[in-house]
Amino acid sequence: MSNNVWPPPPPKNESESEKAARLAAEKEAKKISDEIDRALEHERQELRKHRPQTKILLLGQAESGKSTMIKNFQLYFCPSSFQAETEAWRAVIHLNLARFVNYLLYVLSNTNVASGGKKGDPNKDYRMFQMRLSPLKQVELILTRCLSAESSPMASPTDDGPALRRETIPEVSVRGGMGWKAFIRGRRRGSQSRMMANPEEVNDARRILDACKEDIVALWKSPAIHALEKEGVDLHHHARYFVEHASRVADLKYSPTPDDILRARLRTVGVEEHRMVMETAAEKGEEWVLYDVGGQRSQRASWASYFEDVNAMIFLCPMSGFNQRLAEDRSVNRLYDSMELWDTVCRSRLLSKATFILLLNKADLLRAKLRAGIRFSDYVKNYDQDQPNTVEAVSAYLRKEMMEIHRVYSPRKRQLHVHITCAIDPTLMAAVLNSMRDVILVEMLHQTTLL
Ligand SMILES: Nc1nc2c(ncn2[C@@H]2O[C@H](COP(=O)(O)OP(=O)(O)OP(=O)(O)O)[C@@H](O)[C@H]2O)c(=O)[nH]1
Ligand SMILES: [Mg+2]
Repeated sequence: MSNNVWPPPPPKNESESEKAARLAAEKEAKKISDEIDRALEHERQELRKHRPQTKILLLGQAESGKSTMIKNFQLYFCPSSFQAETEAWRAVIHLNLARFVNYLLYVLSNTNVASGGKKGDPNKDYRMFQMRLSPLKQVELILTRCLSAESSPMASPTDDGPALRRETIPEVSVRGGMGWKAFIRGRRRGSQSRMMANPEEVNDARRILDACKEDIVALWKSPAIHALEKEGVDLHHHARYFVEHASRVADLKYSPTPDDILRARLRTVGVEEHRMVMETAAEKGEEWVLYDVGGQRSQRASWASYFEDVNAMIFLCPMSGFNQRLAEDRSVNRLYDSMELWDTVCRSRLLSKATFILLLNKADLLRAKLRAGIRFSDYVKNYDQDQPNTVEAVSAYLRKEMMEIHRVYSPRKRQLHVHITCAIDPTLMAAVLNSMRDVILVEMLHQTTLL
């Protein structure tokens, strides 16, 4: 038998008085052990109180995956608060879905595809989709108004609604501040805001979607959609995933999975402060503050005021952007924009003491593009034609380039930690998050010791 078992087994032939003495000794030992545990816990709490709050800033161009990283962080370190927000994300997902379908209908009505070449004479199936899916415009209006309740001009319920006249797939955005989550959960009822929608309307939107789900599936499978793609209309959009899963997502009983939530797109406007109380890891109970910024060019001027005092800066560079242009300036390549931004961030004196973490993100989309035969070297002139057109080679190239920029332009010597990521894959992200957490804590410890 092991000697490590506590309490040890009673000796053989123990008398009653020996037993009583042994039990008393064990009781006393347990009391002392509990006291030591309590003292250690008290010491830990005191240390926590005096440790500076952990502040992390996420930077990168629009659609680089910053908000998705915040969701990953919450899912991994604060799972119950992630779970509590499921309902709010359902509304975002439903809006992503309704907008994308409305966009498909708009594109179909403006091309010859649906009518087999005869413009103005849509075929019967297409007319049926237009008619049967027309309630989705109402869904879009309700959910837009609801999610943008606080401030966005997008919320205004115009006659035509935002779905009707559009040349590109529309974005859903919410101004900084997390009020929309509370609103969707119904906590803000009774507020005076005139934009606030009746929560019953959100249920109406769900019922409409449920009634439309079979038609959405049929539309997506219809020859007209295939024809659109053949004609070169780019339907690769984040919301595509929700249309592909429409029978599940539009169902009245639908509850989003973590994978769905990571795919939901809500453009950040301004700066959002996320206060996360750690539920796992040794920092349980500690509050970490994460700042998520809007990545569009017009938003970047407001970033600098958040640079001071951050412990870590996480920069996201979406590698798949090498053959794309910025939505806000079609003359600029997305990868070049990311590199320029990285250069600026590296040079910043205010961030000179922060831990730098670089995430080369969207590795899955990069892989899909390279496998489809799109050549990285056709878009990036410094990438030699003879180099392999693979994720491994391309990411190694980007890593080297960005590490060099960091080395040359940092105001003072600083460590840089680089990861190749796919932010919609929570299993892969778990290892990255753990490593990021370790690095941030170690660097914080260094700084506290040096001070
Ligand atoms: N396939 C794929 N999609 C991703 C990845 N990372 C993020 N996305 C998706 O890309 C979209 C944009 O991501 P966001 O996190 O909203 O981007 P952002 O950087 O916060 O963008 P802004 O708020 O506009 O600055 C979302 O729909 C994500 O689900 C990835 O690694 N792979
Ligand atoms: Mg964002």
